[in-house]
Amino acid sequence: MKNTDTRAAGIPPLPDAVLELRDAAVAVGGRRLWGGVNLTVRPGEFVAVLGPNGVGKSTMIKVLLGTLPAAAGQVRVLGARPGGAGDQIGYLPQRRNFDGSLRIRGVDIVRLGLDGDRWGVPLPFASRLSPRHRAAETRVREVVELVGASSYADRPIGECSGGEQQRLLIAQALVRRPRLLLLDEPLDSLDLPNQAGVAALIHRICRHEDVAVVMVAHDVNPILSYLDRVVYIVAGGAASGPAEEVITSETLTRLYGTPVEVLKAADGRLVVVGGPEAPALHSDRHHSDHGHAHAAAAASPRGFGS
Ligand SMILES: Nc1ncnc2c1ncn2[C@@H]1O[C@H](COP(=O)(O)OP(=O)(O)OP(=O)(O)O)[C@@H](O)[C@H]1O
Repeated sequence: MKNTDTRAAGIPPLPDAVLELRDAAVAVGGRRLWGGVNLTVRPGEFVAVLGPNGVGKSTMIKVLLGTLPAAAGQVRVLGARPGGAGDQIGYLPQRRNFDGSLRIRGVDIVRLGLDGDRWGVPLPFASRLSPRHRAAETRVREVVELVGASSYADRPIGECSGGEQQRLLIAQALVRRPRLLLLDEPLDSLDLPNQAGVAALIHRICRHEDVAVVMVAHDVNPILSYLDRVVYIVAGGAASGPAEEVITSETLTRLYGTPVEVLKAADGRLVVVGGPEAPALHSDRHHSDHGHAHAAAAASPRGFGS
């Protein structure tokens, strides 16, 4: 297992690290999904978790949230054990579509990120005038503006486009000023211009708000130019480090244990060529262009070149 991250296991904890994984492994239902993951993430860094369907990318998010214990190694999140820093973590789960008839406004969806735990109890009129409530309103408007959603945030969420909904959900995850943002395939189901827009937004949030972002992705290309580091998971193994060191023919061939070629298109996009892994674990949710012998099918069923 290659690990190009220079901050690997065996060195003392970093005081400013948002996230540290040292030789971490995970198992579900007694089956080991991956192991040997070493990763350090600092404030304002943007990290992608890549790999084929079913390999355990979302499961890594569960480990970071503390809902699933690591099977081996060490995991530290914001200096504590996973699950110990809940309020400082923003989480965007895999995409769920809002019903077109849903009348709740986008801005109310964002607001749920602040007080979702108290949702359903209407505030009395006096409370709505309280400084605390006004501060909350200000914060909601601020974060709506940050994600560029001001022009549609007052519309029913069901009437917003996929890209608009995704921006509002990112605002919801940001509204408590988290230090770490965990995003599970936020570009899923978006068209290419929206993928580019949301990727740029996430990068801006990283740098301007000093939030560390860990993002599960299938296609690295929309985010490639923004990434500080990637974790590339395959069945049983993983590599982490800068994208240009990990997404290479040499590293992926070693990880998959079979020849894989990484090509760079004229526009800088990466295409992974090779068919090392049967798509047995692919979920129905994803496109089914795997199973062909063409590029990227194994490394990413939708393809790094998609
Ligand atoms: N609670 C569970 N019990 C048993 N198996 C589970 C559980 N949760 C996930 N799995 C299995 O673990 C594997 C990894 O799932 P995970 O959702 O992390 O993969 P993924 O890489 O995010 O996949 P995708 O790209 O399709 O979203 C899958 O085979 C899944 O069926």
